[in-house]
Amino acid sequence: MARNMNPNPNGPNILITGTPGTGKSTLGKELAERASLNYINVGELAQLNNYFDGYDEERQCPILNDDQVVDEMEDTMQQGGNVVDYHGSDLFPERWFDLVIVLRCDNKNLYDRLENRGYSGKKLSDNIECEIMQTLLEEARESYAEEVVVELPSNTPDDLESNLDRIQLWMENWAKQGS
Ligand SMILES: Nc1ncnc2c1ncn2[C@@H]1O[C@H](COP(=O)(O)OP(=O)(O)O)[C@@H](O)[C@H]1O
Repeated sequence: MARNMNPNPNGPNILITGTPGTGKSTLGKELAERASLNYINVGELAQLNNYFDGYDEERQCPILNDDQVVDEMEDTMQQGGNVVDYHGSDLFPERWFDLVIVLRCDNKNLYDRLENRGYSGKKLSDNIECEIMQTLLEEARESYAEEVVVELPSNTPDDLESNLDRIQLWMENWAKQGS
């Protein structure tokens, strides 16, 4: 069933989520360029505006102030045509997104990518465990309607290309809704 009978003329809002290192920024930036969408990296937006409430020593990362982030993004999201990149999905209003992509990556690939990024010890093993336990997939499934959430592999450059093709095909179909 069509979720949105009047597609936004500026395009859909697409969330790209997944464990850090799965390839969200790589896919998100490329998709935004090819499909002429606006790319929003939520981590960078929070850093730029200092939308944090202290530091989580255990996870070794700053604690995001969800309300400040959501308030900042609201107007832009209402315009449509955004690709949002974040390793979480339950902080956003469900109504924002027409499609939620959850990227998945094999352990070995993810381990190498995160090690290259300088992760080690607990931070590295926590992220690998997050992927094994499919934490971000579960979070997306709990936060959005079943038909909106799509899990895609992100291990190779071929995966990247086929993901881009699939999403662009989905966009063409989405644009025909209500016509
Ligand atoms: N489909 C893919 N195939 C091979 N390498 C990839 C793929 N997607 C991303 N990468 C690589 O994995 C690393 C992490 O990607 P990145 O987009 O920064 O992940 P995230 O935004 O999820 O943290 C980068 O070095 C990137 O080049």
